[in-house]
Amino acid sequence: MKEMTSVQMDFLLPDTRPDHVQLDSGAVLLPGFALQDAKTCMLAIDHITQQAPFRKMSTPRGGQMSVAMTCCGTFGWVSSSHGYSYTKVNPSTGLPWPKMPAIFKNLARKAAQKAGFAEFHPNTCLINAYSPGARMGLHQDRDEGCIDQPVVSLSFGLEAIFLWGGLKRTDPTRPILLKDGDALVWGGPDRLRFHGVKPIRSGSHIRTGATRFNITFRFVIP
Ligand SMILES: O=C(O)CCC(=O)C(=O)O
Ligand SMILES: [Fe+2]
Repeated sequence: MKEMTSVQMDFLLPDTRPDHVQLDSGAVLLPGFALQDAKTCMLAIDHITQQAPFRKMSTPRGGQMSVAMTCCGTFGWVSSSHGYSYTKVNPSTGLPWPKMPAIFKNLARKAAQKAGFAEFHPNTCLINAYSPGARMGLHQDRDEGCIDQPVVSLSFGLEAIFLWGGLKRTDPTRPILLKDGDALVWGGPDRLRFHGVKPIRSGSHIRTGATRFNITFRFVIP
């Protein structure tokens, strides 16, 4: 039987969400924040992946991630059977990570500013590509060596249910719908909250097809 895939046509509808949603004292959702720059960001991803192709990395527990990843910026985040780390060189190519494009840096800094974080100097950017079914388990972003600066995340293409948890793994989670062009910023008292992404539902997006892209910016201690 032919599989049913929904075509996400909600770009035809007006987005009635407010443009600033405070989730917690240090966590803000900015619906549609990067929508106008979506096309430029997709071109930037194409350019980066020509130098640093997407790949599904191994996990320390012996599995394989369902999300395909690559990085740009001074540092890139790497997972392997040895653990998680930030590196200056991409182990898959032996080359430094591609430069962070100006459009990424500008969007990240503007989103942080809008969320109340005046000082944000990202030196690493993780690019996640989710196909339908791909997910990310609950985790904290804590490999950066400092938590003074926030995390800024931009979402494009297929929508996701993001799970926003607490400071303990067992704390309850809140589902947050992340759509094309949305920005999510968390820092300060919320910097170490657990979060994850539910399996992406199948669908086709006008700009990205059957893919959700997420671009996440952080500052890593050199
Ligand atoms: O894809 C997302 O929205 C979240 C990604 C994430 O949590 C991460 O890369 O650490
Ligand atoms: Fe994360």
